Amino acid sequence: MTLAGQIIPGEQPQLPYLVWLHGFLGSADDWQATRKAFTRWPQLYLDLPGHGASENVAIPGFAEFFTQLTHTLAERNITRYWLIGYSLGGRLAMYTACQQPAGLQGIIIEGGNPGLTDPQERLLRIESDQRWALRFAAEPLEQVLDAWYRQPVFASLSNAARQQLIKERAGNQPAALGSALGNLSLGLQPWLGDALAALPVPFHYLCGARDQKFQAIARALGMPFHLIEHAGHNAHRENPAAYCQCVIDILTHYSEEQP
Ligand SMILES: C=C(O[C@H]1C=C[C@H](C(=O)CCC(=O)O)[C@@H](C(=O)O)[C@@H]1O)C(=O)O
Repeated sequence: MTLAGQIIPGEQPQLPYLVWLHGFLGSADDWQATRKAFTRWPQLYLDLPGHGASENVAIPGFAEFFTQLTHTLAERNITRYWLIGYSLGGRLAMYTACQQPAGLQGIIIEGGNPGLTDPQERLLRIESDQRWALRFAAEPLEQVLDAWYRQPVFASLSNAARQQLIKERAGNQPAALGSALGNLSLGLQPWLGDALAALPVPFHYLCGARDQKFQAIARALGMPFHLIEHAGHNAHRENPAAYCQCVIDILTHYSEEQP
């Protein structure tokens, strides 16, 4: 099966495609505030399995996602591309990059977790994600969403921002969310840190200045990262202008190198 998505032709079609991967609970529409900044490039905004127009696409695990993405790009004749992912989308982009697919030009990751190395930590995370998956499947969705966005990683959210997210996320299919969270649990994700360090393509990491957890993860990776000021975990949502400028600077650097 392939993934649903929205194509936006670029002013410079010879440039590589920008393939955007949203986070858990999101959809291709999450990038509305940033789309207009990237009109130079051809773009593909995907709905991840279990989300948006891909809500009925099964997601047994990471390898199956890689197959779905590969088939989706081939179906749309996308042969040169960047992957730009937020959170869950960042994890999937990093996993994909570590398979070293043909045509990948680079990855830009916003608050994605490269994985866990400690077996006990992995087990605890699997159990935690399974509890969340059961809650998404069994409890009133808005109630679970409220609890979800009260987790420490979202501490920068105001009450109004949290309520707006709950409103926007309330259209998701609870069972599909539970499946995606359970089958793509961080505890099931391979540790990607070593493979990421050896990537043959550019790898840039972005982090909200108020996202202490993922700044620590970026530092532990031992790699330079770009801070997005006045933003928490969801940096592209909380400071779209700074996020866009950072990503454009990264892409332009490599575009200028192109013959
Ligand atoms: C709560 C933690 O992990 C979750 C937080 C972020 C990821 C995500 O995609 C959330 C997007 C959003 O709700 O805006 C999610 C994931 O990668 O699947 C994580 O499970 C945490 O403290 O690490």
